[in-house]
Amino acid sequence: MNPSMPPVAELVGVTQRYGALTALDGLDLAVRPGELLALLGPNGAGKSTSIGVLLGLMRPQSGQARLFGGDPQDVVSRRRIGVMLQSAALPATLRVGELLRLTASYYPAPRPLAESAALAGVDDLLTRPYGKLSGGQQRRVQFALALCGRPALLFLDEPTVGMDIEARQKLWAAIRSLVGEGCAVVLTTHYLEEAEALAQRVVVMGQGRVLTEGSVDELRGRVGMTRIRCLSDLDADAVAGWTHVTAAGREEGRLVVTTAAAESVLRRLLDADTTLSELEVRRAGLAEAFVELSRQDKEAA
Ligand SMILES: Nc1ncnc2c1ncn2[C@@H]1O[C@H](COP(=O)(O)OP(=O)(O)OP(=O)(O)O)[C@@H](O)[C@H]1O
Repeated sequence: MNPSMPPVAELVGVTQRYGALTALDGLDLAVRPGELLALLGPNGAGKSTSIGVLLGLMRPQSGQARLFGGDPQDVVSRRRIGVMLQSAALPATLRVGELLRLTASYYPAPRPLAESAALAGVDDLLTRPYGKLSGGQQRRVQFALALCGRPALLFLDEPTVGMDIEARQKLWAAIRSLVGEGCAVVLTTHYLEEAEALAQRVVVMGQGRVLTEGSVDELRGRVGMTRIRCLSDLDADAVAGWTHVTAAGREEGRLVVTTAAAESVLRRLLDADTTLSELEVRRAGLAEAFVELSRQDKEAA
């Protein structure tokens, strides 16, 4: 990734409304060449709408969208992208191999079919009709179709929904290998471990705006959260109400507390339960940071 190079895709001050609802609110977003950018945010934050505008599926009502410096609806730009949206209407009777050949034919320098199939893990599905595949298999085929044109930019809108853990990890490996080839990727996901595993940069959206952005480490650091885990009979709901406690709950019988003031919360925990044991204290992950950032946004709204 080279931050000094012009973005491969860009939204500048884009506002998009559906009737009275503002889905994008003066949004600025830039995707740099070769980077994996994860777009995070709660349902309705505007992630899919952003992708739709970048793809030229809708014209920005105000502001500008650029794909490779040009108009997203320009066919030359579109031949450099691969797309996997949340829903795909593909002909059910076509076989996977036929779908791949057809899609690859739209691109100037596609990958060989066997290479696309291997990357997406669909080698054993090539002769099967698309409509007869399971949901997870169909997602893998959609991924193969997205990468078969050797795109310089790949849009993946919640790509691993409906996949089992093994399929998800294989897809992650394939995404890493594409990024290794220099392909930029825009990924939306609700699986925070997915962003944590893949993203060089994370943009957190809320109500059509960018709430915050940075690397996974920067976001974690920005909210400075600590996760305390221990064996204790204290009531998690009561602990959740303590000062400085962001969240408290139970996981596998353990009390788990997230806080930005670890020392004072730890002191209070140890005072409140003298039998507390098996204490673990660690820096919070992206999930806790994300919860905290969303909470701050709600409070500010
Ligand atoms: N075609 C549409 N017509 C009317 N409202 C829409 C349409 N598409 C999206 N919206 C609304 O715009 C807002 C942003 O939706 P969008 O799908 O971009 O969010 P998202 O962040 O992708 O959400 P999710 O995580 O649920 O996929 C939401 O309030 C949604 O209800």
